[in-house]
Amino acid sequence: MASSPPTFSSKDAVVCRNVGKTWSAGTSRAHEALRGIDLDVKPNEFVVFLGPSGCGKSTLLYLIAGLEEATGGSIWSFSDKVETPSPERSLIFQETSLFPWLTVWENVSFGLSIRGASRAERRAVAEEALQRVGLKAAMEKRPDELSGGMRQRVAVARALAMRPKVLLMDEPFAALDVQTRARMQDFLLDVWRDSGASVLFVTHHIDEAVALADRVVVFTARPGRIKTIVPVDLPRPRDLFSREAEALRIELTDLLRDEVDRAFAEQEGLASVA
Ligand SMILES: Nc1ncnc2c1ncn2[C@@H]1O[C@H](COP(=O)(O)OP(=O)(O)OP(=O)(O)O)[C@@H](O)[C@H]1O
Repeated sequence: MASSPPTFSSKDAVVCRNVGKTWSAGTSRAHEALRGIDLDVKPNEFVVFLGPSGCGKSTLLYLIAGLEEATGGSIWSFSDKVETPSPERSLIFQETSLFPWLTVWENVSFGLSIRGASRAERRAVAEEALQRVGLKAAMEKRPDELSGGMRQRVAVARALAMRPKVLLMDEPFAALDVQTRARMQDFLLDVWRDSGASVLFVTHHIDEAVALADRVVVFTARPGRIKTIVPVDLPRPRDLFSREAEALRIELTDLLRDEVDRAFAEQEGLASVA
């Protein structure tokens, strides 16, 4: 679908207008996860979602991916209304699910086989994607021969093989140790620059937001609303020990503190009712 409302540029990678999501599961009470989300993401922008646990960050990614349907408002991507998943919007999770019986390159090119590409085409695309994540030498290996960090790089290569315009990343490095996570952040910044894609990245870690973001979207406690959007004016490559980086960490910590307290209070209330 190519129609676009006049309120935003058709070049915007993602546009959310008054987006809400209320979960209703069976007979249990309706559960409002997100309310009134307005967000515009530019092509090749790196946007980080930061907020307390349960504020709807993952939910918003799934809505933008087209895996779940918003119950209010609408979402657009490059002037297409988001209604279903699209290879233009790839989602990467915390725990990579690679097929253990396929080689690395077969995993990377799996989405292309669904599109009907030949084996030779798939192999060529996988080789290029693996080259970009520095894992060409591991093409013929099986996933269980790789470390956790390498498996996440394969997941990124698999996403890149579909040539997405938007990469949606849900705490992709949360399961990795601190040193590997720092390496993966540098790696992701290189891939992001080369690919031209926009990245929407969910994290709990303020340090990760400071390292990666062009803008940080700070969410309120549930129902998640956008509390504020903080532009990050630090030059790249970033000196994460600079006074400016430290000032940003303090600003983000202050913004989050009340929301984390509210989220805790709510979770304690729910626990005492249960
Ligand atoms: N499939 C679902 N069905 C019902 N409720 C859901 C579903 N997925 C999420 N929720 C609820 O929606 C709210 C937001 O969840 P979500 O996972 O999006 O938050 P989050 O900010 O990503 O949390 P975290 O940081 O802990 O991962 C939570 O209260 C959660 O229980």
